[in-house]
Amino acid sequence: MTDKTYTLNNGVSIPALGLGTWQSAPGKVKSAVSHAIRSGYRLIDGAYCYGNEDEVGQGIQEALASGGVKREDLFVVSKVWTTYNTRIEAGLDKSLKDLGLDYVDLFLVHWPLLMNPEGNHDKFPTLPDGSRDIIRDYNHVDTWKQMEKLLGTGKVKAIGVSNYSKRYLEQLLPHATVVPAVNQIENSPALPQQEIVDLCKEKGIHIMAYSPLGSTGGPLTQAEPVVKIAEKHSVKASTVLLSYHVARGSTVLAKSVTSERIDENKKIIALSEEDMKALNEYSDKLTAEGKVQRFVYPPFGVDFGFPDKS
Ligand SMILES: NC(=O)C1=CN([C@@H]2O[C@H](COP(=O)(O)OP(=O)(O)OC[C@H]3O[C@@H](n4cnc5c(N)ncnc54)[C@H](OP(=O)(O)O)[C@@H]3O)[C@@H](O)[C@H]2O)C=CC1
Ligand SMILES: O=C[C@H](O)[C@@H](O)[C@@H](O)[C@H](O)C(=O)O
Repeated sequence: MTDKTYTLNNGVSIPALGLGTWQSAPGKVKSAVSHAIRSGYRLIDGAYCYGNEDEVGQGIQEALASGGVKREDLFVVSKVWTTYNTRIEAGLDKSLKDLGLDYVDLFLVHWPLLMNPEGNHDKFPTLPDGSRDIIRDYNHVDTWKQMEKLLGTGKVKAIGVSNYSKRYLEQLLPHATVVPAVNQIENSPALPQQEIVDLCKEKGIHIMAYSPLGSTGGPLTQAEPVVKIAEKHSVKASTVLLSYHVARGSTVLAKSVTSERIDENKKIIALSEEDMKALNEYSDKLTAEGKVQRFVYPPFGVDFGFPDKS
């Protein structure tokens, strides 16, 4: 099922499934990326912040060298890190250099805030009290205006955002000349984020779902309603969690450095209306009880406008 694609609002085609590379350790990520591409994945999701784009690039080159796949068959994603949000093209150039590529298919604003570009660390500058060094009077719309300029450089095929809540999108869209092609957000039956998904659908912004398995260790594979549906179809719980996004019309990113899991995660099944009803009821119950599970919320100390965190 790795050949399913969607069309973005600028006509560019995006695969339904991608390999994630956050926390994919050096020494492991090259072979994970190479294995994934050789076994049929076409989308690789990376970021400057992950500190492994050089190895991701090596994995891509290894797979291309093995034949059968060309660069234009791939969909490579990178993201500008928050210390570069006033220096977007410089941030992109760093990623391209590490990846060994002359363009990425999609470039995203990783988080809508600015960390001090002149602070005490390239990626994670801190204040004397140890907290993140954030420039608090910066407007994220200015970052988007720089992103828009990239489209004329030939270094990106599409631009988008990540970690944008409904509130932040509503601040951005009135000023956007180019509507973001994508909003990459944490998404799962345990964190449905329906208000963002609905707004993005209305505005033609494609959702890329991250942490579909619950991030590190894949804890959502233990969730009872998910396990039940998996048993019914004689598939793994991970298959149900990944298939949920394709049923919602989203792209889903699954991270693994384990060959067997990379292969297993290619399996996407068509969930029935009844299955989706059960998963939606699970989401609604967690929402009503204030028990939605957000696994990724870095300690920026900024209110991003997500209802479960503000
Ligand atoms: N824009 C953003 O801010 C963010 C983007 N992302 C992107 O989304 C990707 C996916 O999200 P991520 O947070 O990594 O988490 P995932 O939900 O993809 O879970 C990854 C974890 O699940 C394990 N795993 C993988 N496959 C299976 C399986 N079939 N059964 C059981 N366990 C499994 C992995 O282990 P192992 O590797 O050891 O096999 C790893 O520990 C990221 O890698 C990144 O590319 C993620 C977070 C934030
Ligand atoms: O993409 C994955 C996540 O957003 C990750 O980039 C952040 O959580 C980062 O490690 C941080 O600590 O701010």
